[in-house]
Amino acid sequence: MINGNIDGIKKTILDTLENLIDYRIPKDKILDEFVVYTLLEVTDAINKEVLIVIDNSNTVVAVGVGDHKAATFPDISKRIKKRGLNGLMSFHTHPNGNPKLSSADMSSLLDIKFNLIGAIGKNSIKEPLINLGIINNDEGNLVVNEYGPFSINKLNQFHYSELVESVDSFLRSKIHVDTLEEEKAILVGVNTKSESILDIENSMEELRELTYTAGATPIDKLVQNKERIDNNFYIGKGKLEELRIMIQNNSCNLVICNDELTSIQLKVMETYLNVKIIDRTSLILDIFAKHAKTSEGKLQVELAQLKYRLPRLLGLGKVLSRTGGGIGTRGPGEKKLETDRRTIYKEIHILENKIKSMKNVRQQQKSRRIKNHIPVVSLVGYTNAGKSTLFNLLTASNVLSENKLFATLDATTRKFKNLDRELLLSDTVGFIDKLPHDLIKSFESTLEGLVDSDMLLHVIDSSNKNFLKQIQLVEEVLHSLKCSDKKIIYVFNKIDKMCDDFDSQASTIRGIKSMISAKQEIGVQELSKLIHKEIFGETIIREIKVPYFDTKYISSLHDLGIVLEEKYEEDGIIIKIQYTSEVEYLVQRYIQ
Ligand SMILES: Nc1nc2c(ncn2[C@@H]2O[C@H](COP(=O)(O)OP(=O)(O)OP(=O)(O)O)[C@@H](O)[C@H]2O)c(=O)[nH]1
Ligand SMILES: [Mg+2]
Repeated sequence: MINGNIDGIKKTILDTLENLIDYRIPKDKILDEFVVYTLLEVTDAINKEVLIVIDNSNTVVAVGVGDHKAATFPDISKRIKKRGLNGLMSFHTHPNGNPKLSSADMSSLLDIKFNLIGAIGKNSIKEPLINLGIINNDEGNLVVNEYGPFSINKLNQFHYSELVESVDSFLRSKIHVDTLEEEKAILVGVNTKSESILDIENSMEELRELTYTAGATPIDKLVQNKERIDNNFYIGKGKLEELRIMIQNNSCNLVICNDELTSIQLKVMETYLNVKIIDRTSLILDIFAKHAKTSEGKLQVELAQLKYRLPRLLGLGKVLSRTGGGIGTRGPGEKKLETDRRTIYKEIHILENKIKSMKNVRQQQKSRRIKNHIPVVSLVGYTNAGKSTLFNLLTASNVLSENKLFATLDATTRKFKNLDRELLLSDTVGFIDKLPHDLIKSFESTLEGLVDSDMLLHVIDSSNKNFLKQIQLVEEVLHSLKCSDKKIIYVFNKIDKMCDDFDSQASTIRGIKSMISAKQEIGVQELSKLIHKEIFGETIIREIKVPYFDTKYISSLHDLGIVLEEKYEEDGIIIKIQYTSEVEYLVQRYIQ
């Protein structure tokens, strides 16, 4: 795939570029003639910058048209490391022929942390000339040193590895990395005493967790008590001034608001504070963008992001586009987020169609499953409750489980044996307070699996003192997904570190309960039995006597897998069977 805007470029040219992907440059060279001349030839033809990215095995891993912005490089952004250089080299052409690095080149080198960056131009007799940029540690400050211009031969004799290694080890020392890329945030909330489930203190605490999960550092917080959220100033004009001073005193570059903001609120705050403003929704979307793994999950997040952006294009202002990175700018797969209204409408339409066709595929899988009669059990619960940990334990698989919010975004379903009976277990996205409505809608197609579940395991984090409120919220979401009448087991997880007051709080929950620690593997056997009992009914053990002539019946008991013992007597076989009420009608025949 060629990155960037390729509209209007002839197919033959695109093919030439495409050809470069996976091309391996000889080990002892930085660049070879084939690559350089191909890039120059294409540049001449289209009069635009053309660029390639080369990995540490000297293979061309990406090709693009246009500038270097990380966001246009789906495959590259994944490789950007939190520390150190990313092990990649990038070269691009300058259509004007001058190989001198531009300030944009230098800033993308610093942003993306390539091992080195090179600009390819030409001299007066059309021979290639190449300049290199390498990050240098100048007494703690990162600067770009420029080398060249080189001919291809001279370039390949240039010893750069020591320069690169020295800056790489410097970058790995944490303090400097932090000052380079840290997003320092002030968290802002309004205490409206409204019907929100979590009180303001817990809600702000959750916002702090979300901020960490998104990769920024919460520095301080500011809460305004107010009857209603201010339509223009969110926290009110006076408080905004207080916030401005707080930002200055702490050298922060980000404000994260605890509610979803309107376009006007975003714009007013940004204009007034001149830092990036992120609201709770876009923070969650950002985390979702980072965590979506399956193609359907990615499409759903992208759709939700576009729907979020559409009414806010005015508000998502200068600072966001100026910063060109960090929270609020990431798309799933690091696709550049659109800013043009018409394109967004088009994209939304395309995405909705794609998701619909995936839904059809799932529908077919579902009907196959129904034919096979395998019961489906789904894990639901607040984010971080331990659903994936339990999923892994029950199915002995390895789904990402992390002490981060929204580690799981895509519903994962696995077949597993629960006490000798096959079941399908689904792990799902965690819920959270003020989960944006559009987001639930976007995830409906993944979550609609819940409606088809035979039973839900509502996993609860017993170590969280707010677990009752979390239960309440999960039940509200289940209700909105039309799942509240499902059979539910309340699985109180993390009993190895249950919060104070757990017993009295948990006793207020009515229903089938199970106490476990998925991490310490406590109570899991009992849970398996409970699942079995709730799905298949109580297990009954009986002895029946079947006459010898009814061999067909005997073999059908074996087929059901319920025979424990057989004793042969004169007038028949005494068979000890273990069965659940769902097959009662089949074993009725010889029960006295
Ligand atoms: N102490 C303790 N920690 C647990 C237990 N079960 C899970 N955890 C931890 O809780 C954190 C969250 O676990 P996950 O399984 O990722 O939670 P989840 O519900 O899947 O979270 P999302 O996918 O984000 O919704 C991880 O750090 C787990 O190790 C437990 O029984 N006891
Ligand atoms: Mg999970």
